[in-house]
Amino acid sequence: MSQNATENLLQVKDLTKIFNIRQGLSTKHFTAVDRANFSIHADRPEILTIAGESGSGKTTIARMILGLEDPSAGAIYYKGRDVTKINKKERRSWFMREVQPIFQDPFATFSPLKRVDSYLYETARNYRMVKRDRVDAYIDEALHSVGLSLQEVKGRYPNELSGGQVQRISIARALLTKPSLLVADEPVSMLDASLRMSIVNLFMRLKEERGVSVIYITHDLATAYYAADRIAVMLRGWIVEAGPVEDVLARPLHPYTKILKESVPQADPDRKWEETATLATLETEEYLRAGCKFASRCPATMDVCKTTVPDNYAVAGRTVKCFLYDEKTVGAESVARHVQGEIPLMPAMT
Ligand SMILES: Nc1ncnc2c1ncn2[C@@H]1O[C@H](COP(=O)(O)OP(=O)(O)OP(=O)(O)O)[C@@H](O)[C@H]1O
Repeated sequence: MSQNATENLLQVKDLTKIFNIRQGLSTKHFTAVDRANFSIHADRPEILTIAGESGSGKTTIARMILGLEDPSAGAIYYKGRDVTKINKKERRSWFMREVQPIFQDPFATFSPLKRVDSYLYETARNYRMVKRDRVDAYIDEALHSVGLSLQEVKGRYPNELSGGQVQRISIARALLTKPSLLVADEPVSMLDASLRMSIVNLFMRLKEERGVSVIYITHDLATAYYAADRIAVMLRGWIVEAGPVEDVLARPLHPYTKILKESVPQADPDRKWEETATLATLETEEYLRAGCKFASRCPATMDVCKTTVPDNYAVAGRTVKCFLYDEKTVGAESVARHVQGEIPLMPAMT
């Protein structure tokens, strides 16, 4: 999923986060994100989904991109510059304009005691986006692009608006700085199913009409399939499968992606993966496991998986971190048959 740094809007290179967790007198090192690699091309705005069950490292990646968490290793290039190394002033005056966050809980973004429009005026003023006499029109334009208007919003407090409206206002506020990238961490998970599509449709429109790329972190595979161009599936800090969303979700190759897909009933997009019996709750144990982190849950485990970490193998237009796609381990014929789906990984599911 990576290209040359100068061609990229964003390139995440071997990005790693190790948390040190004190336990009594000793300290455990816990790798929440392990050498993540992906990029977004500068000339092709896109929606890139990062998916995976709870605790797989999605939020930690988002926080590192936004500068809210320092990486332990690796680099984040934005427009060719490693933004893990820029100073605070540049971060505020340049990077924070260009890359805007959208958070999960729209009501946590705004104080219940402040009128929501005051946030919009504050952002427009702080970033000096337009002259004073143009501010109202500028804010109104941003609100129009999310299906609202200043007239509807002015003077209102968050509790006078619906969750969907408040999330739209937080997106309008992000648009005020004219960003090229939105990092949206579970932006629809607190909204009613009926409102989710309106937010993902909005992301698609922003991509088409304004050329804004979106990193869309979600549990909701249905909206990811509908809206995203590419997907990176995470498991315990690893990206285990990454590629075009219609390839990866229509015909997943990694056993973990298969289980994720099968565990979300099509008719009920509200149901989350972690509610299914097939997914482990032994989060920390899996993080610290030698070999493949999915080995204990995988229906296709081989001996090598228990001792050795698989590489990322390029097959069928994507990368898959699984020995089933390593010719040296299983042979070229077996790889080809797995890619073709001739060898069912999980007979009951295929
Ligand atoms: N500050 C921290 N200190 C220690 N461990 C942390 C810290 N932040 C996150 N973690 C751990 O890192 C792992 C990845 O967490 P993260 O929030 O990135 O996952 P996630 O995929 O976003 O999960 P969710 O979907 O539930 O938000 C988890 O095991 C979490 O407990």
